[in-house]
Amino acid sequence: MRVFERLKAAAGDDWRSYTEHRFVAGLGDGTLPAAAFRTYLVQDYLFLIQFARAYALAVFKGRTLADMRSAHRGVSAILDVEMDLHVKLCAAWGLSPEMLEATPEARATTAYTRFVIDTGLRGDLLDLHVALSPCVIGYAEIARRLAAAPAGSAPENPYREWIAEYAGDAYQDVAASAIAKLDDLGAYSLTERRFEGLTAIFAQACRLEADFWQMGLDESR
Ligand SMILES: Cc1ncc(CN)c(N)n1
Repeated sequence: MRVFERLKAAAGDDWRSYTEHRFVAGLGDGTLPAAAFRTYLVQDYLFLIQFARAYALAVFKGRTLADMRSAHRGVSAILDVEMDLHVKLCAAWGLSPEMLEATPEARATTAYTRFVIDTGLRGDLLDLHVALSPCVIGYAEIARRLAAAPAGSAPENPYREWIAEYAGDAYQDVAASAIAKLDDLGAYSLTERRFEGLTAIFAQACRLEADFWQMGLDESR
């Protein structure tokens, strides 16, 4: 079984609480309150800045040039592609870059991003890629599922662009590379004894993703 599938199976309920969160259901059927989505968009901009720093650690921790180059592509996918699309989406929702940058981080944003950075600083490249993976791969899986349902691409769904962005080929390719990277690193340094510790990292990142959705709902009330 692929390393990512093993981690998902081991994290069980934490994976489901993240990928099947009420916020996600609201994106899928278009019933998510607009204020919750705006809160989420602003915090996600701040999240992506910190997440790029976390990904950049993978360049530093690379064992080989191939590791460093693939991590560099990951950083570029965030800074040059995902953030660009994000700023365009924010503009369509009336959120300017000035407003995004002037907003302080919510606790959920700080907690999640600093957990990933700390995991990368303390551990090795496999620890770091495991901590990054619920974010990178989880959104690809969520968006694929939402896009496959008629409500996910219905013209009246205000979140169809968000869904299409993450269900699109460019993001799906980024997620496929992240899955392959886990297999590559796993073949080199994953032992049965180590798997428990990696599952703890993965499950904590899933819980922090669920908290991030919840922050969108709670802080927009
Ligand atoms: C919180 C969060 N998690 C994941 C992603 C997808 N890279 C994101 N943009 N924001």
